[in-house]
Amino acid sequence: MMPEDFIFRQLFDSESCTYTYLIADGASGQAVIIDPVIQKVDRDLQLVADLGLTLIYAANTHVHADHITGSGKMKTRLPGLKSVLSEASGGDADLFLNHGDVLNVGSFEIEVRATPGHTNGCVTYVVHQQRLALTGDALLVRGCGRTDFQQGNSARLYQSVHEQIFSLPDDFKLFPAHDYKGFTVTTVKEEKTLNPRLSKSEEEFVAIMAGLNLPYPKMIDAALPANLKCGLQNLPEELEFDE
Ligand SMILES: N[C@@H](CCC(=O)N[C@@H](CSS)C(=O)NCC(=O)O)C(=O)O
Repeated sequence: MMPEDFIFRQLFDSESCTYTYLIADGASGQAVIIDPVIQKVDRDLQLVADLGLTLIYAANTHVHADHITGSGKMKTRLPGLKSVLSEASGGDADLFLNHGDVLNVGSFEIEVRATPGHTNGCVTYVVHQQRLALTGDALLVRGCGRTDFQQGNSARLYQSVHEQIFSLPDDFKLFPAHDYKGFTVTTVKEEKTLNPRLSKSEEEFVAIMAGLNLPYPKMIDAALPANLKCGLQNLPEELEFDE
């Protein structure tokens, strides 16, 4: 694949501070959307249409607790679109992923790396050909996902990040699923050295995470049941849509 065939867009939902990624092979037109947000489906599908792409997968990095996925709503708009989630997530999907699996999108490959700890089912998507990875909530720029619910486990998160993300080459770009400070991207080298949590020892990391005391996400009670059903069922009334 020629570099100019690679299409990459980082999209933002300012309500939940979520990044959605559109990745496509311009030559074949095949595309995948990662971590779509239900309120942004119109925007995202308009972009897909504007770029003349065919969306084949709507994938999530994990079952989110702070927003409802757009995967289900997209599926009702695009027959043939497959929802994708890790098997360990325990949620519904058309295609289940496990560590080491590869998603083919046109002529490029997305490697699936299990990075549990924020949740049991978290995965990181690695595009070696483009020297980048989408880290979901496992690794945020200068931060990481919280570990105080959804089977969160700080030691497991530390090991996931060190073994599966920090083992990538230093120059690989890392794109998170959220940002609360205005960052968009980082690199393996930056986070290995500058991440205030993950650059520490495992013991120090576990202590830092135990002391975070973050308030629960405001959408958690609505988001979890809906996301376990791919954003197709258990929706709050204001987000229901025609199938
Ligand atoms: N205030 C937000 C939720 C913020 C939050 O808890 N974010 C999560 C990822 S979404 S479950 C997280 O892991 N944050 C880590 C951190 O250090 O902030 C809301 O109400 O939606």
